[in-house]
Amino acid sequence: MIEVIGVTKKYGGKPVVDDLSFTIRPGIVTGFLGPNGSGKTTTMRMILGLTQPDSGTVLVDGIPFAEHRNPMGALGALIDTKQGHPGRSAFRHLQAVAATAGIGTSRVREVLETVGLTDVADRRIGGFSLGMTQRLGVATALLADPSSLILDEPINGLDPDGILWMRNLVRTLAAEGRAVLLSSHLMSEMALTAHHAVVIGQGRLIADAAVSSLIHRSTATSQVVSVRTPQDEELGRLVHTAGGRMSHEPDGSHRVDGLALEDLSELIASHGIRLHEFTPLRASLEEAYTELVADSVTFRGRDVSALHPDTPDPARQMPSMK
Ligand SMILES: Nc1ncnc2c1ncn2[C@@H]1O[C@H](COP(=O)(O)OP(=O)(O)OP(=O)(O)O)[C@@H](O)[C@H]1O
Repeated sequence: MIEVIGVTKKYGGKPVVDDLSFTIRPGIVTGFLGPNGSGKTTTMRMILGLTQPDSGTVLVDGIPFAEHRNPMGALGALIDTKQGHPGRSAFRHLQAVAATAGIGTSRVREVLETVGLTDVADRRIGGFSLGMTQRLGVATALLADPSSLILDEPINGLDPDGILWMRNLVRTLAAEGRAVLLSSHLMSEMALTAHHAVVIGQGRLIADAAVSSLIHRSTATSQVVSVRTPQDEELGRLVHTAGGRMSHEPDGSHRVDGLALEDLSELIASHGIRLHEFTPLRASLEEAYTELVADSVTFRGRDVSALHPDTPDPARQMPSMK
């Protein structure tokens, strides 16, 4: 488990991470989302003790990372793709890192197998593609079988097969009980990979919630429903009178927006409209994310605690979809 507690980091007097708190829990993949320059890498570096916070604390399994007797067993990280001497083979590189932690050669072979680099283990890492380098970085992070993992943009440079592989790997690693923090710009991928999301903007926490709940809240405010009915003209009139809009879609369905889900279903039931389909359209995480970070300057003035877990009715205080 990783606990980030009230952490602030300033550069040139300007906070790039600002009183940030969140917890990475074991057993799930937590996505770390935020626009460029929002402070994700700086936060990850503070978790690893590579950057010192100006205030606040980071605990890895209850103590600062630097105080762990076996730091590689507590936390594995992929944060900088440049690693090792370019003239060394992948095997030799991993063996050198393993030796610093008293880890044997059999584990080196194991992690090479896990990341799919066994066949190229004797090749110079200087000739590796970005995707192979990412796999090597993951292998290095896994050497000591750590209880927590942080991976900064791990799917950068991976082809579609590699992305699928990485998704399955991180979910398996979490299912085995590890706390996994994963940053990525690809929201569609994050929606498939992460169970939970921590969203930051300008170094401050914007949301800390289950991915499904972020998407659901966004849908709840967007109120877009796909319907199919043989009584489309009648429904169109009713929707219009109630203040909503109904548009015809090329596939023969109709899209209704501008009415609350409950109001639309009451309207349909009370007028006996026959339905062949009624599908509230799920917003994607991409949409929910875009909405959340649309103007993180604006968020700085809002009561963002409304978006944190354990708050009674967060949906009410969500910003509305455009
Ligand atoms: N060592 C440093 N000295 C000065 N400013 C820095 C330093 N490291 C980071 N910054 C600044 O802090 C801000 C946050 O950067 P950071 O790399 O943490 O963001 P990020 O969310 O990881 O961005 P990206 O997604 O683009 O990698 C940026 O404005 C960056 O320029």
